[in-house]
Amino acid sequence: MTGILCAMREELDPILEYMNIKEKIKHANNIFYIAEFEGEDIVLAYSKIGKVNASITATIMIEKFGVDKLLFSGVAGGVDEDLKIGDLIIATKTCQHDVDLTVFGYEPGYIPESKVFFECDEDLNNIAQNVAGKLGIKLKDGVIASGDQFVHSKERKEWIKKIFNASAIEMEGGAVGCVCWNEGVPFFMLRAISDTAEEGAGVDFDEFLEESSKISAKFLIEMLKEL
Ligand SMILES: CCCCCCN(CO)Cc1c[nH]c2c(N)ncnc12
Repeated sequence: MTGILCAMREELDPILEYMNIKEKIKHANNIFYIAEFEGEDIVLAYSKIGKVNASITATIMIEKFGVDKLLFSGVAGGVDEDLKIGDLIIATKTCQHDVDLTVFGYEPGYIPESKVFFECDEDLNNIAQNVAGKLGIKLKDGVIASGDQFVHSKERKEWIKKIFNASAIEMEGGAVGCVCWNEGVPFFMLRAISDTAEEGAGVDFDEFLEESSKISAKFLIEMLKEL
C-alpha cells in the first residue's frame, strides 16, 4: 500500500481533496486517513513539523499500516540559485544538517552505524520526471537537507549548501529517509519552494505556504495516476 506523508495540515489538505476518504484512524496523536484513489487504497497523514514527529508517523505507516512505498509532499526553502518560489524539486537523497558528532572525528550529519545520506527511490524519481515531461514542468532534483530549525539566514544556508551540496532545506526528509532506509521501504520526496531560507524567509513562508502546498499536491496526484 502507498503511504503519503506531509508535515503540516496545510500540505495534506489539498491532497485529501482528491481522495475518497473511507476511514480516519487516530493513533499516537496522529490521524491516519485510509482513502481510495483510482481503485487503490492509500494511507495519508501529516506528522507535525520536525524530524522526530516525521519519524514517528513514517514508522507507524510502515509497521502498522503496511505501507510499502512512502511518498512525501510539502514545501521547502530553496538553496539552488535557479529555484524560485513555486518551483518543484524531488530529492535524490536526504540528510540531517543539524547532526554534529564532529568532535569525535565524524563528518557533519554522520551518526555511527547509520549514514549521512539516505538515497531516494530511483524508480519513483524516474516516474516523477516522466510525469513532469508530459506536463511540461521543470522538475529539479538534488540533495534535500533537514534539520530541526527553520533556516532563515544566508550564512546557515550557505554552510548547509557547502557541506551537504543541498539544493533545498526543510525539517523532515532526513528523518523519513532514515526510517525508510532502516525499514527497506522505497522513499520519494517532492517539495515546492516556499522561500529561500535567507533573512525574511519566515515572511515568504507565511505568504506562500498554501500556494506552494497546492503545487506539490497537484503534482503528486498526477504521479499517483502513474503508480
Ligand atoms: C510554523 C512554521 C513551520 C515551518 C515548517 C517549514 N517546513 C518544514 O519542513 C518546510 C520549510 C520551508 N522553508 C523552510 C526553511 N527555510 N527552513 C526549514 N524548513 C522549511
